[in-house]
Amino acid sequence: MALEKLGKALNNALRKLARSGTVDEATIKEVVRDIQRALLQADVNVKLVLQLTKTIQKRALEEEPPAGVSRKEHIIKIVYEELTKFLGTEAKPLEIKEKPTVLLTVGIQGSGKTTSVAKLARHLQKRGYKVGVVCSDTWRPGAYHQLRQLLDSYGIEVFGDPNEKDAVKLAREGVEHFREKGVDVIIVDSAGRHKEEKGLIEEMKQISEAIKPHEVILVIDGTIGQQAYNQALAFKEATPIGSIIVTKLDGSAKGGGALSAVAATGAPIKFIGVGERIDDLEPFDPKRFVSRLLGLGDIQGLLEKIEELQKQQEFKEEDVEKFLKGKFNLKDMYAQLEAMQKMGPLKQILQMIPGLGYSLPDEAIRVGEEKLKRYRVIMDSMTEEELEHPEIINYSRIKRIARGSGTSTSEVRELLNQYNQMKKMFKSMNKRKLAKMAKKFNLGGFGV
Ligand SMILES: Nc1nc2c(ncn2[C@@H]2O[C@H](COP(=O)(O)OP(=O)(O)OP(=O)(O)O)[C@@H](O)[C@H]2O)c(=O)[nH]1
Repeated sequence: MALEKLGKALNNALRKLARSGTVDEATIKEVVRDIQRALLQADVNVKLVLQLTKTIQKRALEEEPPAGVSRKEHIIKIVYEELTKFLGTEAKPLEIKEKPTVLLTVGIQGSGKTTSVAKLARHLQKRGYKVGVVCSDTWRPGAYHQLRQLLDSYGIEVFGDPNEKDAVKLAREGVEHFREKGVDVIIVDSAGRHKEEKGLIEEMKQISEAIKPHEVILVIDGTIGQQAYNQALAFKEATPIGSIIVTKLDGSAKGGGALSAVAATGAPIKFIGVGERIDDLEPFDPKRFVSRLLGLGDIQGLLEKIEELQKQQEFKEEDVEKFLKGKFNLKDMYAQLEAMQKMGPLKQILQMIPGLGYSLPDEAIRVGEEKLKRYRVIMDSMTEEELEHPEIINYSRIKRIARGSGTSTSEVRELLNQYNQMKKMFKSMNKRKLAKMAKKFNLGGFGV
Protein backbone atom coordinates (compact mmCIF):
# COMPACT_ATOMS: atom_id res chain seq x y z
CA MET A 1 0.00 0.00 0.00
CA ALA A 2 1.10 3.57 -0.70
CA LEU A 3 2.31 5.72 2.20
CA GLU A 4 1.67 3.03 4.77
CA LYS A 5 3.63 4.72 7.53
CA LEU A 6 1.93 8.07 7.09
CA GLY A 7 -1.46 6.37 6.95
CA LYS A 8 -0.81 4.56 10.21
CA ALA A 9 0.31 7.72 11.98
CA LEU A 10 -2.76 9.67 10.80
CA ASN A 11 -5.05 6.81 11.69
CA ASN A 12 -3.53 6.69 15.19
CA ALA A 13 -4.22 10.39 15.65
CA LEU A 14 -7.87 9.89 14.69
CA ARG A 15 -8.18 6.83 16.89
CA LYS A 16 -6.89 8.84 19.81
CA LEU A 17 -9.62 11.35 19.08
CA ALA A 18 -12.25 8.61 18.91
CA ARG A 19 -11.12 7.21 22.24
CA SER A 20 -11.00 10.51 24.10
CA GLY A 21 -13.87 11.20 26.48
CA THR A 22 -14.62 14.83 25.83
CA VAL A 23 -13.52 16.75 22.79
CA ASP A 24 -12.21 20.02 24.14
CA GLU A 25 -9.64 22.47 22.88
CA ALA A 26 -6.76 20.50 24.41
CA THR A 27 -7.87 17.30 22.64
CA ILE A 28 -8.18 19.07 19.30
CA LYS A 29 -4.75 20.63 19.68
CA GLU A 30 -3.23 17.28 20.52
CA VAL A 31 -4.78 15.65 17.47
CA VAL A 32 -3.57 18.50 15.28
CA ARG A 33 -0.06 18.12 16.71
CA ASP A 34 -0.11 14.40 15.93
CA ILE A 35 -1.17 15.12 12.37
CA GLN A 36 1.58 17.71 12.08
CA ARG A 37 4.19 15.26 13.27
CA ALA A 38 2.97 12.55 10.89
CA LEU A 39 3.13 14.87 7.89
CA LEU A 40 6.54 16.27 8.75
CA GLN A 41 7.92 12.76 9.10
CA ALA A 42 6.63 12.04 5.61
CA ASP A 43 8.74 14.98 4.39
CA VAL A 44 5.83 17.28 3.69
CA ASN A 45 6.99 20.89 3.44
CA VAL A 46 6.89 22.66 6.81
CA LYS A 47 5.02 25.68 5.47
CA LEU A 48 2.39 23.48 3.86
CA VAL A 49 2.01 21.46 7.05
CA LEU A 50 1.53 24.57 9.16
CA GLN A 51 -1.04 25.97 6.76
CA LEU A 52 -2.97 22.73 6.66
CA THR A 53 -2.98 22.09 10.38
CA LYS A 54 -3.92 25.70 11.13
CA THR A 55 -6.99 25.32 8.95
CA ILE A 56 -7.90 21.99 10.53
CA GLN A 57 -7.53 23.42 14.03
CA LYS A 58 -9.53 26.56 13.23
CA ARG A 59 -12.37 24.62 11.66
CA ALA A 60 -12.40 22.00 14.42
CA LEU A 61 -12.62 24.67 17.11
CA GLU A 62 -15.06 27.00 15.42
CA GLU A 63 -17.47 24.92 13.38
CA GLU A 64 -20.60 23.57 14.98
CA PRO A 65 -21.34 20.04 13.81
CA PRO A 66 -24.71 19.68 12.09
CA ALA A 67 -27.55 17.95 13.91
CA GLY A 68 -27.03 14.23 14.18
CA VAL A 69 -23.27 14.45 13.86
CA SER A 70 -21.02 14.29 16.88
CA ARG A 71 -18.07 16.62 17.30
CA LYS A 72 -15.68 13.72 16.83
CA GLU A 73 -17.20 12.72 13.51
CA HIS A 74 -17.20 16.30 12.41
CA ILE A 75 -13.50 16.66 13.15
CA ILE A 76 -12.75 13.48 11.22
CA LYS A 77 -14.68 14.93 8.32
CA ILE A 78 -12.65 18.15 8.54
CA VAL A 79 -9.34 16.26 8.55
CA TYR A 80 -10.50 14.21 5.58
CA GLU A 81 -11.66 17.27 3.64
CA GLU A 82 -8.54 19.31 4.26
CA LEU A 83 -6.17 16.46 3.37
CA THR A 84 -8.15 15.87 0.20
CA LYS A 85 -7.92 19.55 -0.73
CA PHE A 86 -4.23 19.33 -0.01
CA LEU A 87 -3.85 16.71 -2.71
CA GLY A 88 -5.93 18.37 -5.37
CA THR A 89 -9.56 17.56 -4.40
CA GLU A 90 -10.93 16.22 -7.66
CA ALA A 91 -9.66 13.22 -9.58
CA LYS A 92 -8.49 14.17 -13.06
CA PRO A 93 -8.52 10.98 -15.07
CA LEU A 94 -6.52 10.54 -18.24
CA GLU A 95 -8.83 11.10 -21.17
CA ILE A 96 -8.51 9.34 -24.48
CA LYS A 97 -10.65 11.42 -26.78
CA GLU A 98 -9.05 11.29 -30.18
CA LYS A 99 -7.79 8.36 -32.14
CA PRO A 100 -4.87 8.14 -31.93
CA THR A 101 -4.16 10.02 -28.72
CA VAL A 102 -0.43 10.73 -28.48
CA LEU A 103 1.16 10.85 -25.01
CA LEU A 104 4.74 11.94 -24.38
CA THR A 105 6.38 10.91 -21.12
CA VAL A 106 9.25 12.90 -19.69
CA GLY A 107 11.24 12.71 -16.49
CA ILE A 108 14.76 12.38 -15.24
CA GLN A 109 16.78 9.22 -15.19
CA GLY A 110 15.80 6.67 -12.61
CA SER A 111 12.45 8.28 -11.92
CA GLY A 112 10.70 5.11 -13.01
CA LYS A 113 9.71 6.56 -16.36
CA THR A 114 10.32 3.51 -18.54
CA THR A 115 8.55 1.23 -16.07
CA SER A 116 5.65 3.70 -15.88
CA VAL A 117 5.32 3.78 -19.68
CA ALA A 118 4.93 0.01 -19.67
CA LYS A 119 2.47 0.16 -16.78
CA LEU A 120 0.42 2.85 -18.50
CA ALA A 121 0.36 0.91 -21.77
CA ARG A 122 -0.90 -2.16 -19.95
CA HIS A 123 -3.41 -0.09 -17.97
CA LEU A 124 -4.91 1.30 -21.18
CA GLN A 125 -4.85 -2.09 -22.90
CA LYS A 126 -6.86 -3.53 -19.99
CA ARG A 127 -9.43 -0.83 -20.66
CA GLY A 128 -9.83 -1.93 -24.22
CA TYR A 129 -7.47 0.43 -26.05
CA LYS A 130 -5.00 -0.69 -28.69
CA VAL A 131 -1.69 0.78 -27.59
CA GLY A 132 1.66 1.32 -29.29
CA VAL A 133 4.85 2.36 -27.44
CA VAL A 134 7.67 4.35 -29.00
CA CYS A 135 11.09 4.29 -27.37
CA SER A 136 12.95 7.47 -28.31
CA ASP A 137 15.56 7.14 -25.59
CA THR A 138 18.80 7.23 -27.58
CA TRP A 139 20.95 7.70 -24.48
CA ARG A 140 20.13 4.44 -22.84
CA PRO A 141 19.91 1.65 -25.44
CA GLY A 142 18.76 -0.70 -22.65
CA ALA A 143 15.46 1.19 -22.43
CA TYR A 144 14.21 -0.35 -25.69
CA HIS A 145 14.95 -3.90 -24.49
CA GLN A 146 13.47 -3.10 -21.08
CA LEU A 147 10.20 -2.01 -22.70
CA ARG A 148 10.09 -5.06 -24.96
CA GLN A 149 10.74 -7.33 -22.05
CA LEU A 150 7.88 -5.75 -20.13
CA LEU A 151 5.40 -5.56 -23.01
CA ASP A 152 6.07 -8.35 -25.54
CA SER A 153 4.15 -10.90 -23.53
CA TYR A 154 1.05 -8.66 -23.55
CA GLY A 155 1.20 -8.23 -27.30
CA ILE A 156 1.94 -4.50 -27.01
CA GLU A 157 4.27 -3.45 -29.81
CA VAL A 158 7.35 -1.35 -29.00
CA PHE A 159 8.86 0.77 -31.78
CA GLY A 160 12.53 1.64 -31.45
CA ASP A 161 16.08 1.24 -32.69
CA PRO A 162 18.90 0.97 -30.14
CA ASN A 163 21.40 2.05 -32.80
CA GLU A 164 19.62 5.23 -33.86
CA LYS A 165 21.10 8.41 -32.39
CA ASP A 166 18.45 10.93 -33.46
CA ALA A 167 15.72 10.94 -30.79
CA VAL A 168 13.45 13.37 -32.64
CA LYS A 169 13.59 11.27 -35.80
CA LEU A 170 12.80 8.11 -33.81
CA ALA A 171 9.84 9.72 -32.09
CA ARG A 172 8.43 11.06 -35.37
CA GLU A 173 8.85 7.75 -37.19
CA GLY A 174 7.40 5.82 -34.27
CA VAL A 175 4.26 7.93 -34.12
CA GLU A 176 3.89 7.66 -37.91
CA HIS A 177 4.31 3.89 -37.71
CA PHE A 178 1.51 3.50 -35.14
CA ARG A 179 -0.77 6.00 -36.91
CA GLU A 180 -0.61 3.76 -39.96
CA LYS A 181 -1.39 0.76 -37.80
CA GLY A 182 -4.48 2.49 -36.48
CA VAL A 183 -3.82 2.17 -32.74
CA ASP A 184 -5.88 4.14 -30.20
CA VAL A 185 -3.06 5.42 -28.02
CA ILE A 186 0.61 6.06 -28.77
CA ILE A 187 2.92 6.47 -25.78
CA VAL A 188 6.33 7.97 -26.50
CA ASP A 189 9.06 7.36 -23.93
CA SER A 190 11.78 10.03 -24.08
CA ALA A 191 15.32 10.01 -22.72
CA GLY A 192 15.86 10.49 -19.03
CA ARG A 193 19.50 11.46 -19.18
CA HIS A 194 21.58 13.76 -21.27
CA LYS A 195 25.04 15.27 -21.21
CA GLU A 196 23.47 18.21 -19.39
CA GLU A 197 20.04 19.10 -18.12
CA LYS A 198 19.62 21.90 -20.63
CA GLY A 199 20.12 19.37 -23.39
CA LEU A 200 17.46 17.13 -21.92
CA ILE A 201 14.89 19.88 -21.79
CA GLU A 202 15.85 21.00 -25.32
CA GLU A 203 15.41 17.49 -26.69
CA MET A 204 12.08 17.21 -24.93
CA LYS A 205 10.92 20.43 -26.58
CA GLN A 206 12.04 19.26 -30.03
CA ILE A 207 10.26 15.91 -29.68
CA SER A 208 7.18 17.70 -28.45
CA GLU A 209 7.17 19.98 -31.50
CA ALA A 210 7.72 17.04 -33.85
CA ILE A 211 4.94 14.79 -32.58
CA LYS A 212 2.53 17.34 -31.08
CA PRO A 213 1.37 15.17 -28.17
CA HIS A 214 -2.13 15.53 -26.76
CA GLU A 215 -0.62 15.36 -23.30
CA VAL A 216 2.85 15.50 -21.81
CA ILE A 217 3.16 13.27 -18.76
CA LEU A 218 5.91 13.98 -16.25
CA VAL A 219 7.15 11.04 -14.21
CA ILE A 220 8.50 11.96 -10.77
CA ASP A 221 10.23 9.72 -8.27
CA GLY A 222 8.18 9.76 -5.05
CA THR A 223 11.18 8.93 -2.90
CA ILE A 224 12.67 12.40 -3.38
CA GLY A 225 10.01 13.88 -1.11
CA GLN A 226 9.41 17.61 -1.18
CA GLN A 227 12.21 18.14 -3.72
CA ALA A 228 9.55 17.04 -6.19
CA TYR A 229 8.23 20.59 -6.05
CA ASN A 230 11.21 22.15 -7.80
CA GLN A 231 11.45 19.33 -10.30
CA ALA A 232 7.80 19.59 -11.24
CA LEU A 233 8.11 23.36 -11.59
CA ALA A 234 11.23 23.14 -13.78
CA PHE A 235 9.51 20.78 -16.21
CA LYS A 236 6.29 22.76 -16.11
CA GLU A 237 8.15 25.85 -17.18
CA ALA A 238 9.81 24.07 -20.09
CA THR A 239 6.79 22.23 -21.54
CA PRO A 240 3.07 22.33 -20.97
CA ILE A 241 2.91 19.43 -18.51
CA GLY A 242 -0.56 17.94 -18.68
CA SER A 243 -0.27 15.43 -15.91
CA ILE A 244 2.06 13.75 -13.49
CA ILE A 245 2.78 10.20 -12.40
CA VAL A 246 4.40 9.95 -8.97
CA THR A 247 6.23 6.64 -8.68
CA LYS A 248 7.57 4.41 -5.91
CA LEU A 249 4.97 5.38 -3.35
CA ASP A 250 5.09 1.85 -2.00
CA GLY A 251 7.33 1.78 1.01
CA SER A 252 8.71 5.28 0.52
CA ALA A 253 8.86 7.26 3.76
CA LYS A 254 8.87 10.51 1.81
CA GLY A 255 5.95 9.82 -0.52
CA GLY A 256 3.61 12.16 1.33
CA GLY A 257 6.08 14.97 0.76
CA ALA A 258 6.32 14.23 -2.94
CA LEU A 259 2.55 14.00 -3.47
CA SER A 260 1.77 17.20 -1.62
CA ALA A 261 4.65 19.05 -3.28
CA VAL A 262 3.48 18.07 -6.76
CA ALA A 263 -0.11 18.97 -5.90
CA ALA A 264 1.15 22.37 -4.73
CA THR A 265 2.44 23.15 -8.24
CA GLY A 266 -1.11 22.82 -9.52
CA ALA A 267 -0.28 20.05 -11.99
CA PRO A 268 -2.75 17.19 -11.75
CA ILE A 269 -1.44 13.86 -10.48
CA LYS A 270 -3.18 11.28 -12.65
CA PHE A 271 -1.46 8.08 -11.59
CA ILE A 272 0.71 6.78 -8.81
CA GLY A 273 3.22 3.94 -8.98
CA VAL A 274 2.86 1.52 -6.12
CA GLY A 275 5.27 -1.30 -6.93
CA GLU A 276 7.64 -2.78 -9.46
CA ARG A 277 5.17 -5.04 -11.22
CA ILE A 278 3.40 -3.97 -14.40
CA ASP A 279 0.03 -3.82 -12.69
CA ASP A 280 1.27 -1.59 -9.87
CA LEU A 281 -0.14 1.64 -11.27
CA GLU A 282 -3.23 3.29 -9.82
CA PRO A 283 -5.32 6.14 -11.17
CA PHE A 284 -5.05 8.88 -8.57
CA ASP A 285 -8.22 10.09 -6.90
CA PRO A 286 -7.51 12.36 -3.91
CA LYS A 287 -10.78 11.48 -2.18
CA ARG A 288 -10.36 7.73 -2.42
CA PHE A 289 -6.68 8.00 -1.66
CA VAL A 290 -7.19 9.98 1.54
CA SER A 291 -9.97 7.77 2.87
CA ARG A 292 -7.82 4.72 2.29
CA LEU A 293 -4.83 6.47 3.79
CA LEU A 294 -6.76 7.36 6.91
CA GLY A 295 -8.07 3.81 7.08
CA LEU A 296 -11.62 5.03 7.47
CA GLY A 297 -13.88 2.23 6.31
CA ASP A 298 -16.72 3.72 4.38
CA ILE A 299 -16.04 7.40 4.88
CA GLN A 300 -17.73 8.23 1.60
CA GLY A 301 -20.97 6.74 2.93
CA LEU A 302 -20.60 8.71 6.13
CA LEU A 303 -20.02 11.93 4.24
CA GLU A 304 -23.04 11.42 2.03
CA LYS A 305 -25.16 10.80 5.08
CA ILE A 306 -23.86 13.92 6.80
CA GLU A 307 -24.58 15.95 3.69
CA GLU A 308 -28.08 14.60 3.52
CA LEU A 309 -28.60 15.49 7.15
CA GLN A 310 -27.30 18.97 6.63
CA LYS A 311 -29.78 19.43 3.81
CA GLN A 312 -32.65 18.11 5.86
CA GLN A 313 -31.70 20.19 8.90
CA GLU A 314 -34.19 18.24 10.98
CA PHE A 315 -33.57 20.35 13.98
CA LYS A 316 -33.71 23.91 12.78
CA GLU A 317 -32.70 27.03 14.57
CA GLU A 318 -36.29 28.26 14.59
CA ASP A 319 -37.42 24.95 16.08
CA VAL A 320 -34.99 25.47 18.93
CA GLU A 321 -36.38 28.97 19.50
CA LYS A 322 -39.92 27.67 19.40
CA PHE A 323 -39.29 24.81 21.78
CA LEU A 324 -37.50 27.09 24.22
CA LYS A 325 -40.59 29.24 24.40
CA GLY A 326 -42.49 26.14 25.45
CA LYS A 327 -44.20 25.79 22.08
CA PHE A 328 -43.67 22.12 21.54
CA ASN A 329 -46.60 20.02 20.42
CA LEU A 330 -47.17 16.38 19.54
CA LYS A 331 -46.43 17.02 15.86
CA ASP A 332 -43.05 18.43 16.79
CA MET A 333 -42.33 15.45 18.92
CA TYR A 334 -43.26 13.11 16.11
CA ALA A 335 -41.04 14.96 13.64
CA GLN A 336 -38.13 14.69 16.04
CA LEU A 337 -38.71 11.02 16.67
CA GLU A 338 -38.91 10.44 12.95
CA ALA A 339 -35.62 12.26 12.48
CA MET A 340 -34.10 9.96 15.04
CA GLN A 341 -35.28 6.99 13.08
CA LYS A 342 -33.63 8.15 9.93
CA MET A 343 -30.39 8.02 11.83
CA GLY A 344 -30.53 4.25 11.83
CA PRO A 345 -28.44 3.78 8.72
CA LEU A 346 -25.95 6.39 9.90
CA LYS A 347 -25.46 4.42 13.06
CA GLN A 348 -24.51 1.42 10.97
CA ILE A 349 -22.11 3.50 8.92
CA LEU A 350 -20.51 4.90 12.04
CA GLN A 351 -19.98 1.40 13.30
CA MET A 352 -18.14 0.49 10.12
CA ILE A 353 -15.50 3.05 10.91
CA PRO A 354 -12.75 1.47 12.95
CA GLY A 355 -12.20 3.14 16.27
CA LEU A 356 -15.51 4.95 16.13
CA GLY A 357 -17.83 2.19 17.27
CA TYR A 358 -20.82 4.12 18.42
CA SER A 359 -21.95 3.63 21.97
CA LEU A 360 -25.68 3.53 21.26
CA PRO A 361 -27.41 0.44 22.52
CA ASP A 362 -29.06 -1.41 19.67
CA GLU A 363 -32.39 -1.51 21.43
CA ALA A 364 -32.59 2.27 21.33
CA ILE A 365 -33.17 2.19 17.60
CA ARG A 366 -35.18 -1.04 17.40
CA VAL A 367 -37.59 -0.22 20.24
CA GLY A 368 -37.79 3.29 18.93
CA GLU A 369 -38.90 2.08 15.54
CA GLU A 370 -41.68 -0.09 16.93
CA LYS A 371 -42.84 2.54 19.32
CA LEU A 372 -42.80 5.17 16.64
CA LYS A 373 -45.20 3.12 14.55
CA ARG A 374 -47.57 2.80 17.54
CA TYR A 375 -47.30 6.53 18.17
CA ARG A 376 -48.19 7.19 14.54
CA VAL A 377 -51.30 5.03 14.85
CA ILE A 378 -52.34 6.74 18.07
CA MET A 379 -51.71 10.20 16.67
CA ASP A 380 -53.77 9.41 13.59
CA SER A 381 -56.77 9.09 15.88
CA MET A 382 -56.27 12.51 17.37
CA THR A 383 -57.90 15.69 16.19
CA GLU A 384 -55.81 18.54 14.80
CA GLU A 385 -56.53 20.51 17.96
CA GLU A 386 -55.31 17.67 20.16
CA LEU A 387 -52.09 17.39 18.19
CA GLU A 388 -51.44 21.10 18.44
CA HIS A 389 -52.50 21.45 22.06
CA PRO A 390 -51.99 18.11 23.79
CA GLU A 391 -52.84 19.67 27.16
CA ILE A 392 -56.56 19.46 26.29
CA ILE A 393 -56.41 15.66 26.15
CA ASN A 394 -58.39 14.55 29.19
CA TYR A 395 -59.42 11.06 30.28
CA SER A 396 -62.48 10.80 28.03
CA ARG A 397 -60.38 11.90 25.05
CA ILE A 398 -57.73 9.32 25.97
CA LYS A 399 -60.43 6.63 25.97
CA ARG A 400 -61.70 7.79 22.57
CA ILE A 401 -58.21 7.90 21.06
CA ALA A 402 -57.39 4.42 22.39
CA ARG A 403 -60.59 3.02 20.93
CA GLY A 404 -60.14 4.76 17.62
CA SER A 405 -56.53 3.58 17.21
CA GLY A 406 -57.09 0.07 18.49
CA THR A 407 -54.60 0.62 21.30
CA SER A 408 -54.97 0.82 25.07
CA THR A 409 -55.42 3.85 27.31
CA SER A 410 -52.07 3.08 28.93
CA GLU A 411 -50.35 3.31 25.54
CA VAL A 412 -51.96 6.65 24.85
CA ARG A 413 -50.84 7.80 28.29
CA GLU A 414 -47.34 6.61 27.59
CA LEU A 415 -47.22 8.77 24.49
CA LEU A 416 -48.47 11.76 26.44
CA ASN A 417 -45.94 11.08 29.21
CA GLN A 418 -43.16 10.98 26.69
CA TYR A 419 -44.38 14.26 25.29
CA ASN A 420 -44.59 15.90 28.72
CA GLN A 421 -41.10 14.76 29.60
CA MET A 422 -39.65 16.20 26.43
CA LYS A 423 -41.50 19.43 26.85
CA LYS A 424 -40.31 19.77 30.43
CA MET A 425 -36.78 19.06 29.39
CA PHE A 426 -36.85 21.69 26.64
CA LYS A 427 -38.24 24.26 29.06
CA SER A 428 -35.48 23.67 31.57
CA MET A 429 -32.73 24.06 29.02
CA ASN A 430 -30.79 26.99 27.81
CA LYS A 431 -30.14 27.35 24.11
CA ARG A 432 -26.65 25.86 24.08
CA LYS A 433 -27.68 22.84 26.03
CA LEU A 434 -30.67 22.35 23.79
CA ALA A 435 -28.61 22.47 20.62
CA LYS A 436 -26.32 19.87 22.15
CA MET A 437 -29.22 17.72 23.17
CA ALA A 438 -30.73 18.08 19.72
CA LYS A 439 -27.81 16.22 18.27
CA LYS A 440 -28.19 13.42 20.72
CA PHE A 441 -31.88 13.49 20.25
CA ASN A 442 -31.59 12.90 16.55
CA LEU A 443 -29.50 9.88 17.33
CA GLY A 444 -32.25 8.46 19.49
CA GLY A 445 -30.60 9.31 22.76
CA PHE A 446 -33.88 9.69 24.64
CA GLY A 447 -34.20 6.03 25.34
CA VAL A 448 -37.45 5.87 23.42
N1 LIG B 1 9.01 0.00 -5.77
C1 LIG B 1 8.81 0.61 -6.93
N2 LIG B 1 9.77 0.64 -7.85
C2 LIG B 1 9.55 1.26 -9.03
C3 LIG B 1 8.32 1.90 -9.30
N3 LIG B 1 8.40 2.43 -10.55
C4 LIG B 1 9.64 2.14 -11.00
N4 LIG B 1 10.33 1.43 -10.11
C5 LIG B 1 11.71 0.94 -10.19
O1 LIG B 1 12.60 2.02 -10.33
C6 LIG B 1 13.73 1.65 -11.09
C7 LIG B 1 13.98 2.66 -12.21
O2 LIG B 1 12.91 2.59 -13.13
P1 LIG B 1 13.08 2.80 -14.69
O3 LIG B 1 11.74 2.76 -15.25
O4 LIG B 1 14.09 1.87 -15.25
O5 LIG B 1 13.71 4.24 -14.69
P2 LIG B 1 13.72 5.36 -15.83
O6 LIG B 1 13.21 6.58 -15.20
O7 LIG B 1 13.08 4.91 -17.04
O8 LIG B 1 15.25 5.54 -16.05
P3 LIG B 1 15.96 6.01 -17.41
O9 LIG B 1 15.50 5.07 -18.45
O10 LIG B 1 17.41 5.85 -17.09
O11 LIG B 1 15.56 7.39 -17.65
C8 LIG B 1 13.46 0.25 -11.59
O12 LIG B 1 14.14 -0.66 -10.79
C9 LIG B 1 11.95 0.09 -11.40
O13 LIG B 1 11.59 -1.25 -11.16
C10 LIG B 1 7.30 1.87 -8.29
O14 LIG B 1 6.20 2.42 -8.42
N5 LIG B 1 7.60 1.21 -7.12
